Amino acid sequence: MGMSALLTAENLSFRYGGTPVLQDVTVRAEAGSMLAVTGPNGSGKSTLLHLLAGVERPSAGHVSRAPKTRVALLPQRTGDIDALPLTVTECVRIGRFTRRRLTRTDHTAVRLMMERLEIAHLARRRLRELSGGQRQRTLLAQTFLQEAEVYVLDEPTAALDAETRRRVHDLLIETVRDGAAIVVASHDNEESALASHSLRLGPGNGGSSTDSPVRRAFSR
Ligand SMILES: Nc1ncnc2c1ncn2[C@@H]1O[C@H](COP(=O)(O)OP(=O)(O)OP(=O)(O)O)[C@@H](O)[C@H]1O
Repeated sequence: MGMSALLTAENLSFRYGGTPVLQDVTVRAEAGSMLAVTGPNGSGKSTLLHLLAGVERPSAGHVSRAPKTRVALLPQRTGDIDALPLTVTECVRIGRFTRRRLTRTDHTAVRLMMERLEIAHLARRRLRELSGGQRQRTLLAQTFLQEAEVYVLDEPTAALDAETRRRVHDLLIETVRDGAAIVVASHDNEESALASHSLRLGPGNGGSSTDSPVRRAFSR
């Protein structure tokens, strides 16, 4: 009895110019599951997540989604958005961007998520006036409001204090329980231990084009 794969990536390879970053990586994101992507700096975690979310195209292999599957991406770096004159609330509301007009329910969801991630008091602040952790909370709120089937999260708690990290971990657990799939890149062992599966990417090629990354997929 197989679980339903919301997102399938088969035999993905990716190179920047001549440098291979990923070779022959296969990933399935199943409903109600969480996949942790681990590996050292430069091993290709962000690259893999970008391929899964469709913001980059693989050099070989392909990514497919089940019908009506929405993918929400929390990128590790989002410098551009800070240049916009957005307040915290406006940024969080973007999570409901697919709505033509926000309903009372949407506004309530925005408010509750802001309370949950403790950014309600920052509602009118501009993004560029936030600390790193406050900014990360804002982007997490925006991401989790998307009601996606698949959440692709790049080091979601790296900038967070211990208490907020716990809150986000609770959110991850709830999201999986609600039937979504999560793919999370992380250096935090506690975080990857929440996952039902993990994929370890090998040491990066670090500018050399000789070795291909070692991959190891296993279930806990
Ligand atoms: N735009 C780019 N052009 C060329 N090379 C790049 C580019 N972006 C990333 N790379 C290289 O691709 C490799 C994989 O980078 P990636 O960001 O996917 O690693 P990562 O595992 O997410 O690292 P970290 O743990 O540091 O976040 C690295 O060697 C990196 O230097």
